[in-house]
Amino acid sequence: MSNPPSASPTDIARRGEAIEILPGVHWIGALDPALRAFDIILRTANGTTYNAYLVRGSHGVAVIDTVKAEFADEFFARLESVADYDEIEVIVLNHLEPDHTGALPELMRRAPQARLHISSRAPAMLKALLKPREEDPLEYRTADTGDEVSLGERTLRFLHTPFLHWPDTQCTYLVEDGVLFSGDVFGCHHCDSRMFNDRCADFRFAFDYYYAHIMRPFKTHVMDALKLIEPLALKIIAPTHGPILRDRPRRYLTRYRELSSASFAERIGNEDPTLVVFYMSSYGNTARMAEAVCAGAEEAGARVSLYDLEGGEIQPFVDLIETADALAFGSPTINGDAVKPIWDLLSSLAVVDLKGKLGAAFGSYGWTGEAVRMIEDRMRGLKMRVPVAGLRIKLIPTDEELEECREFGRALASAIVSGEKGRVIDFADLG
Ligand SMILES: Cc1cc2nc3c(=O)[nH]c(=O)nc-3n(C[C@H](O)[C@H](O)[C@H](O)COP(=O)(O)O)c2cc1C
Repeated sequence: MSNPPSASPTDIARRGEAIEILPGVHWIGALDPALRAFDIILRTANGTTYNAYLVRGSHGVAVIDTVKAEFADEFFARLESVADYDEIEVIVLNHLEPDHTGALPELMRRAPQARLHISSRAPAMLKALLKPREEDPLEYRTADTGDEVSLGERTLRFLHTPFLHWPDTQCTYLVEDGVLFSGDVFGCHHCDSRMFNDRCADFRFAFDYYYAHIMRPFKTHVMDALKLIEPLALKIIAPTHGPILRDRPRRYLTRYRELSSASFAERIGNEDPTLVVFYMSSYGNTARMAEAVCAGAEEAGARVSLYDLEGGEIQPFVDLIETADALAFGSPTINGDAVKPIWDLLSSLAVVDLKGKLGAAFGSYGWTGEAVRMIEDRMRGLKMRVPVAGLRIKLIPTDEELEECREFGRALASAIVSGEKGRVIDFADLG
């Protein structure tokens, strides 16, 4: 069934009908224009979409992804406008996040003959999601890069693109039509019922914002995925959130490459080991320690940057951290704790890949001195390595104690130079 030629996508989306992308390929997702915070952490000024797709071939119909549970009625209405349930042979889940699998149990009930196709990393997660009874085990097929499913004259080919942004992520390529169903990759939270990138409002900021919060921690995996995607003949990228990218889709690959490639250090051609030291200090004691730490690290060959957190915004420091080899945080102990700007910075690092970074903590204290240990614990919690034991100095540092600080800096720099970098847990272990 195709839509009447006179109806614009806006009308169609509002009316709750499927939108034709190509003959036999439809958007059957849902619009969520009222949403203002996605997954608690992401803000969106104009909601989001949950994009699901239907592909018709001569040997059956494939449904690619579903929608958040609350939007199941909308999804099923759109699906029913272009296909019957008994035609569905294939259900592809590009990743198993609830906003794309909410309608899955009901879809499986309505189309019991359909075979699930998930990535090779997804089975454990699928079981955790659907909690099948022992007497009624789940049936599914797993896919790796290059595996295909034929729908007759149309072929779905899978690309293994783990960690973008869930461990089980894959993309699905409709070979003959050059359509990439990319899951959350190249997606954004932008609800626009005009649906196609050449018709929608300008959503570039939403695209970059989504990347910064969702894909940025996985830059290495983004680059691996781009190596698989870039050689494809691409006419349309159909992500699971936001506009369908049919006008010059390669621009979005280029943007991902720009955002994921060369670190700042690489761009300026700096190959020295880099240490960034952040501190706060009320009476200048931790500040004196910080300067001595930097002097020692420099002597040992590190390129050092020193910043007083009292004088800066968090975001540029987050960017700086991403390209540093080692970080040191200096905080006095105030009321049994490290000071708030240090915590603010440390709590902003979830968007950064901290793989391979070293961490160290130091600070002046009066009587209990908890701050240093607390910062070290936090860094270990972020999977950083802490190769040099934290340094605490009671009140005003003496000359001998400042020499200790220099030695601390030298030890930290030597740890970078000797390559004592490395993460305790690799993301791959979590899959
Ligand atoms: C309001 C206040 C609370 C403090 N609380 C603690 C504390 O809980 N434990 C501790 O060891 N020192 C505490 N101190 C002492 C400071 O850590 C100490 O003066 C330190 O040398 C300050 O270093 P700075 O000059 O780098 O800020 C406190 C100091 C102030 C002013």
